[in-house]
Amino acid sequence: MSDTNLSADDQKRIAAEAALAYIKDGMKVGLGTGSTAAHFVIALGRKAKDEGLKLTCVPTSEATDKLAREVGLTVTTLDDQPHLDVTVDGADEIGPRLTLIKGGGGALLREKIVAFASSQMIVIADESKVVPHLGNFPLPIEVVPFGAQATGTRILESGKLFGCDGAISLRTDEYGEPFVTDGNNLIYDWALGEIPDPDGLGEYLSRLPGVVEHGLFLGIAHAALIGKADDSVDTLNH
Ligand SMILES: O=C(CO)[C@H](O)[C@H](O)COP(=O)(O)O
Repeated sequence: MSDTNLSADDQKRIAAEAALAYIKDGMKVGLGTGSTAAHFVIALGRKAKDEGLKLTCVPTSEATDKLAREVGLTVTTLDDQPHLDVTVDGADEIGPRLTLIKGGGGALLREKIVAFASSQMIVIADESKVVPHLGNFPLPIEVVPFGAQATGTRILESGKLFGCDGAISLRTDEYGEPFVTDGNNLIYDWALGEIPDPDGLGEYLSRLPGVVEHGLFLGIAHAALIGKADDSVDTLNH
């Protein structure tokens, strides 16, 4: 038995480094958001430089855009490159069959658009993110500011249809002000505990006026690389 006991951050780092195996010269790469994705961006910048790779990258947030430029990656937009080879991103929860909750960092809208534009989405995470069912992490839901209270009420009502019960709270920033996304929207975090029917709930939320996007990523990820405390990386497939 290994006596290595990596911290969560080191687990994120080894998962991110393992994802470099998916990157080949000439690829168009979607870059996720969050601390795990940041490890990947840094490792990718190093690899591109060391190996002289020509990569074109599409970041999923202003923060990732800044980091990618700092490490010397070539950055563009999805309008310039509408089809990407692979996106590498973190997750807040990884449930059965690679179902995900994302959006803890507030970038779920761009993350979902970029993942959808990619032939493959590879999730990278520390082992705490793997869960038997989704919902313990509060589900982020991005809403337009207009009528946000009313949209919140509609969200709560939808929960009753899908066996979900829990409080929603408007996300705030470090100053106690409403958190504003890169798309100038707001985020509700919905504490559910368990989501018995993620597909049903996700489809319903997508149809609610005022909801821009929700953090359920279903049928989108192709593989997940999980960094573990014993310094190994597990690959999860469907
Ligand atoms: O969805 C996300 C940002 O919107 C992140 O991928 C998610 O919150 C995981 O973050 P971290 O890698 O910092 O644990």
